[in-house]
Amino acid sequence: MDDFIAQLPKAELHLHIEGTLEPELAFALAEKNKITLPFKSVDEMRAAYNFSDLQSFLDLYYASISVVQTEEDFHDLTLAYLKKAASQNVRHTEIFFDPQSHTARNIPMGTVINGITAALREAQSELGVSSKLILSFLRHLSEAAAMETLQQALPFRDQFIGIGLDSSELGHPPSKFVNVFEEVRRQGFRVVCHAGEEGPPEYINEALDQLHAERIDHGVRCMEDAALVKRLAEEQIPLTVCPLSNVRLCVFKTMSDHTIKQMMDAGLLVTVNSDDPPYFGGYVNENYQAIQEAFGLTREDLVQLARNSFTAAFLSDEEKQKLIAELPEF
Ligand code: HPA
Ligand SMILES: [Zn+2]
Repeated sequence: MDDFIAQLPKAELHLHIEGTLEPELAFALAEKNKITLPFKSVDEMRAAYNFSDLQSFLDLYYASISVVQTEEDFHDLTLAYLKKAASQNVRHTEIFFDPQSHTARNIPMGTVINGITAALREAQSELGVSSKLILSFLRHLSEAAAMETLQQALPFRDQFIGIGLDSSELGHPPSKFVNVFEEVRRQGFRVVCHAGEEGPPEYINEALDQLHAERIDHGVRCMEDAALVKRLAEEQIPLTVCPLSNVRLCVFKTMSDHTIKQMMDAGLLVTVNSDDPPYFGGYVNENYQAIQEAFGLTREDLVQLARNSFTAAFLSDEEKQKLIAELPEF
């Protein structure tokens, strides 16, 4: 089955570029930029990837990204992920970036966006991986800070297609950002939102009703609200689920406790993604493998998940159909 998963064409729709920093690259950049990491070695850094909840991960994620500083660093970080994605037969990827974690360190918006998009263009021409970029606001910061970030990003508006919301979910509901997302939509960007990872089903409803999110990132806690499940199924709202992330951040105790199979059986438009791969122990194929083993998924199930990943992408119907046509038939 691992070979079948490996050769399956797929899209990855929930991936934080800052969360793709492998310890080896972190140490190389730390040395180049003369920054001291709070770890003595790559092994010691990897051993620290032991989390009790979302916040315990975010603390390390924000601290580690301090080594990424120049446009070239952002390019190298992004290209390293895209090479890995290409090796796993990812044909299309939609990548989040967190500009506020960089502008807070006095790194200009242009350095971040130009570095990332240079790598995206390279991957399109040299690796055959297409991609879109999605700016994410940090929800633990204020709505005014999100609005300022949007203004700083507008000169680069041709380089990203959508806007999302990530970081500490509990206590920071989507409703906190109603005004800025109104402006986001007025400016013509696509809207996504992390909701129902640690937060309650109500946050998913808020993301849909108040922010007009077109996709929900994670969304696993929808299963606690039957009316919401019915709505998500009827409206075929895509959910970008990240199984290894959910287990490593203790949303579910073990993979067998994950509700992804129940979500699929409920007719939800579920996709499989890696979120922050080195931190959570696997890229997209390892996520497919983990749920295949836990739930005995069939080849047909796996093809359905890959098909969903193309259906849920921000691509034209024609582009989607072309990718879907590459899937094995049943
Ligand atoms: O899964 C996540 N949830 C919230 N914020 C994040 N920032 C990186 N990954 C995540
Ligand atoms: Zn995420």
